[in-house]
Amino acid sequence: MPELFQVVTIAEANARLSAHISPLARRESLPLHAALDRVLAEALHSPVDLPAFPRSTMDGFAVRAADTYGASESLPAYLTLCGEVPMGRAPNFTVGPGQAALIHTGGMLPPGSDSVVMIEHTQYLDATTIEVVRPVAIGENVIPIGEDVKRGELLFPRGHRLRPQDLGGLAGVGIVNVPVVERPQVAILASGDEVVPADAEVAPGQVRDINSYTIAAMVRRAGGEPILCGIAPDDPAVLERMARAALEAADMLVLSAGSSVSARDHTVKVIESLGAPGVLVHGVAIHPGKPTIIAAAGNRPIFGLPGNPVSAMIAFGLFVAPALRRLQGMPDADPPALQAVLTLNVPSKPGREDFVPVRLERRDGVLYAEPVFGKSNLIYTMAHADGLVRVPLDLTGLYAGTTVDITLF
Ligand SMILES: Nc1nc2c(c(=O)[nH]1)N[C@H]1C(S)=C(S)[C@@H](COP(=O)(O)OP(=O)(O)OC[C@H]3O[C@@H](n4cnc5c(N)ncnc54)[C@H](O)[C@@H]3O)O[C@H]1N2
Ligand code: MOO
Repeated sequence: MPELFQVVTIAEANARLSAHISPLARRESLPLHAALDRVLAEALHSPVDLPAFPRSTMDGFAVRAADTYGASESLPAYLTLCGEVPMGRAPNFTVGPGQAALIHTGGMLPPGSDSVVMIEHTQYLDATTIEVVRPVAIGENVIPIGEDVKRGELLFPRGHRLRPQDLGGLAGVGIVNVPVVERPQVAILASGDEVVPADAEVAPGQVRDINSYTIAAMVRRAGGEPILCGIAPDDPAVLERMARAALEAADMLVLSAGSSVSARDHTVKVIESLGAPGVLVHGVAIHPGKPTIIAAAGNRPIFGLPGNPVSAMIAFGLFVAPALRRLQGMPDADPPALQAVLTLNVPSKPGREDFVPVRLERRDGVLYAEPVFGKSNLIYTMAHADGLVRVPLDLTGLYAGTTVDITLF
């Protein structure tokens, strides 16, 4: 039987493409509130020390630690009150030897003091004198200047994707507008005479367009901006015209279906016609997703994802998502994963990597992964799953009871 695809490994497929991808130069400045999940276009350094002043971490009294050494319940240290630290202002007094100042959590340590005694370890003897019943060390219950981050320190490198804690960290040092990479524009073109828009009535033999929705959503998750270009018929001239127009306005083109080997599969030829270097990969040693096409026209990546919705999603995660990272100047990284115990055997053929959707369930404190088997056309095998288990190239399967890595959706 003729081998219709020259399959390559996942790593080889990504390596062939990466030679043709460079980070996009377009950038924009965004206010913090609009910058979640966006990727920094340049490294950011702190313009200030955080905190900018020494702060108390407790409600209590600012003291000189040496005045409390040896203090105990039976032999307290007696200190004279010299003031109360106002919140949000610098205290206008100094703590001298034998003195203490009332301070609140977050208050600025007055000059002269070097530590804070918790209120629980003191009591008032009279209106101006306190007893301290436990010693404190220098710096105890205090956040010194710059402990969180120092002026000039690298906050985040270029290519870092901003998370909620990062936005808070930037707000903390007064950076309220950030330079980010513009979202890559990703044209999505579905194809197939039988594929109709999701809001259409389906005649016998027709199916609703699932892939435009899953692919657009995955593009968005990966930091791109989807441009939906509709559904092309199985007519090479029309497909080529639509693909050319789609690519013109985009940084990347993702085609759905027509990747296989039947007479109506025109995607490879159409992609070849879009420009050099053309098709770099047709066929990857994976299941599902084997007929995947990876190509480039100039520095714009082009993907021909298999029409089966599960195959398209899995190929997207393996090839399109990493390409979107590189276009945004992000470092390569594995998707988030965790370990779980397989509940059923997962068979596989050696010589290809298999990906099987799994549902996660915790029982008696143990996390189990239950395979959701089904053909690669069945979108609900993905909808009912939480992640994917991978069977490596050289194995004939995984046994129930094995602890495996699950890549999370
Ligand atoms: N003789 C062989 N036939 C097939 C092979 C093979 O190696 N030899 N590979 C199979 C595998 S694996 C896959 S995956 C598919 C890939 O096919 P295509 O990329 O050419 O896609 P189509 O044939 O057009 O569609 C496959 C399937 O998916 C449905 N589809 C297509 N687009 C959409 C959409 N936007 N939304 C929902 N569903 C869609 C389509 O109706 C088909 O049922 O080839 C196998 N065949
Ligand atoms: O490999 Mo296909 O991509 O089974 O669905």
